[in-house]
Amino acid sequence: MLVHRFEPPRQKTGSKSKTTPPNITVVTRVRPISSEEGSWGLVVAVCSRSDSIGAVDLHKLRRVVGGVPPLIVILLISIGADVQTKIIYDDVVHSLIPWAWDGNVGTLFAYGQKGSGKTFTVRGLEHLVAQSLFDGTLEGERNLYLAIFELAGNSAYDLLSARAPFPVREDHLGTTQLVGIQESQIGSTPELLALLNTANELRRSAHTVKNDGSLRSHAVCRIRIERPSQEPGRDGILYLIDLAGSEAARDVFSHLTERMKETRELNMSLSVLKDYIRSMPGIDKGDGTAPSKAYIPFRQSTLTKVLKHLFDSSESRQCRTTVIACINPSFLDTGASKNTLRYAEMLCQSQPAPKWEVHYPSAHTMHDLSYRVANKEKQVPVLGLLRS
Ligand SMILES: Nc1ncnc2c1ncn2[C@@H]1O[C@H](COP(=O)(O)OP(=O)(O)OP(=O)(O)O)[C@@H](O)[C@H]1O
Repeated sequence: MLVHRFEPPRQKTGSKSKTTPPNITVVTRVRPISSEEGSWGLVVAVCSRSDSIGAVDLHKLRRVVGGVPPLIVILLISIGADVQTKIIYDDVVHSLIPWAWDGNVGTLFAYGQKGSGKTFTVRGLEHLVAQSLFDGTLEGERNLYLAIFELAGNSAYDLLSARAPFPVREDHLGTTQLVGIQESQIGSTPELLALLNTANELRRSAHTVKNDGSLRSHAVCRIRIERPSQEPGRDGILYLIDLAGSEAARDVFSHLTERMKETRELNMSLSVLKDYIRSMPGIDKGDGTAPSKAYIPFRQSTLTKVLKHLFDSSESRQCRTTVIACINPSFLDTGASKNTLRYAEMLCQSQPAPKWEVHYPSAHTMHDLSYRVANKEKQVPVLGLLRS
């Protein structure tokens, strides 16, 4: 009812017209709460509406002066929860494969707070990509090469070469080069999956020593698709990226200097990526005006150096990007979930109207509606929450 009553704000007069939208598709995915989390008393605070395309309720606890029970602030946003990885793949990832096969750059990245399901999603998608690449439906002769690496802070490690560190540099043409990285030629789905498994095991074992088991590095799987009939340098590239979870310093389990430095570098790389995306043509700053051409220090972070092609107007190959914003539905994570949705909101201002239920719809719905509901001071007691 609230969705239907809501009128999106009018475009501000005098706002600059947008330039060509970038080729970005954004979807959000709310993971289910696990039975273990349920047994700890963590209740679901973010859930999608089965009767509404792309709408989700985000319940936020607020303490009110005077002993009034906590409020639920309801935000209406996008999303479909419990969507199977295969459905996400068919709708927004599969198209990247013929795109890269034809000599373009396809990039998928999963973004979200720690524990929101990024690795789960990317691993599932990697399996489906591995099957599609060798199912015989793609035409033409191609040679496929796989590189898997990890970006932790400002260091890069080759996961196909026993986690050997390697430098990320720019050549004289401004192209990012992964110096000395190992590329393995792949000829079948099992071969590709075996290499992915080895790399993921290596990544996980390198991080288990670091207390809470969260992966604090960005994992990049790069599949280079060489077309023997074409001149060198015209290869298609497919990137599958599992970004590290964003985290606030107060949430960091250990406050050792090394650990805090790691968190700072991680947040910095995510923030530079965000600034970078914001500066792209077609991305709205949120007030209806086109972005100013601000200088973005992409060299400050290895992540943005590696992803430079996405934002570089001199890049001759066309780029298409799919972003999956992952959400942990627990009520303890609503603040982080809201940030993730805002990030998705910023990105999807450039995409056409939602096509299906996991797409993120109107950019303004979340803020305005939450504001209205909050202003009405609608109080909805949450049974059971205080006990937990
Ligand atoms: N769609 C899903 N369905 C079922 N379980 C899921 C789903 N998404 C995530 N999970 C489970 O939730 C937990 C956290 O997921 P995952 O490790 O992928 O999160 P993450 O965002 O990569 O975390 P981090 O950034 O801390 O490494 C895992 O136990 C995973 O199996």
